[in-house]
Amino acid sequence: MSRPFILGLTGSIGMGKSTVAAMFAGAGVPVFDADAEVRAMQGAGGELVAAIEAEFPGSTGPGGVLRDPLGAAVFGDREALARLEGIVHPAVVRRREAFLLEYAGAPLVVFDIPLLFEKGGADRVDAVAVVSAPEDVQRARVLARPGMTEAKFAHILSLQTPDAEKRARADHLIDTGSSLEETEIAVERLIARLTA
Ligand SMILES: CC(C)(COP(=O)(O)OP(=O)(O)OC[C@H]1O[C@@H](n2cnc3c(N)ncnc32)[C@H](O)[C@@H]1O)[C@@H](O)C(=O)NCCC(=O)NCCS
Ligand SMILES: Nc1ncnc2c1ncn2[C@@H]1O[C@H](COP(=O)(O)OP(=O)(O)OP(=O)(O)O)[C@@H](O)[C@H]1O
Repeated sequence: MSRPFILGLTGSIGMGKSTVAAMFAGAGVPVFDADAEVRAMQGAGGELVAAIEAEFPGSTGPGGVLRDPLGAAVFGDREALARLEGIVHPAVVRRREAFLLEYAGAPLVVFDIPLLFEKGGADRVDAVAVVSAPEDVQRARVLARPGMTEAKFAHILSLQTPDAEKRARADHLIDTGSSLEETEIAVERLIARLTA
């Protein structure tokens, strides 16, 4: 049976990956959103809440995982982050397999995976598109977010494969440094190429 072409979509913090993923979805391409899956599984009644509470006591409440305290506990402690990933990542893989079964007949699907290079997922997709923008644009976007600090930004960057390396390893580059309209046109062109 034929299967969809799997495009992995990734990019560092603030590069515009979520915005670009929404453009693919708007064009009718099924998008697997790894972050959204994680949030759902960590939210109220989510399947990962009990395991996370057991590993990080006090890190959950009635609404599920308390993201800020858990983030504070793991961003800055690689060993703790690895323990959290050990709980979260296998569940994401299961969800992704289910998604592929659901959209088995589509010509193209997108895996929106922030940590595609970091966690070795690049081998499980047919091509990788990297969303990127100049460093100053990235910095301005990220620091404009509520609760973000220079120190937190620097630390998250240190956990992520550098943008230059991502771009070097990309099969396709999607630039978000200029207007949304230009990015949208680039996305449409890429869809046309991949489904031709
Ligand atoms: C610790 C948690 C609860 C903090 O949530 P919070 O809403 O505060 O932050 P958010 O998830 O938006 O992440 C902020 C930034 O850190 C990056 N980031 C998140 N997890 C990781 C990680 N394991 N390694 C490197 N960078 C990471 C994200 O890509 C993003 O750029 C959450 O990040 C989490 O559960 N992370 C571990 C699971 C994971 O690896 N998720 C990534 C998608 S599969
Ligand atoms: N050409 C463009 N393409 C994409 N986003 C743009 C563009 N111009 C401006 N933006 C803005 O930049 C921001 C990018 O945020 P977005 O949440 O998409 O980034 P992200 O890479 O998914 O971040 P994170 O990894 O932190 O979740 C949005 O507010 C978006 O409107």
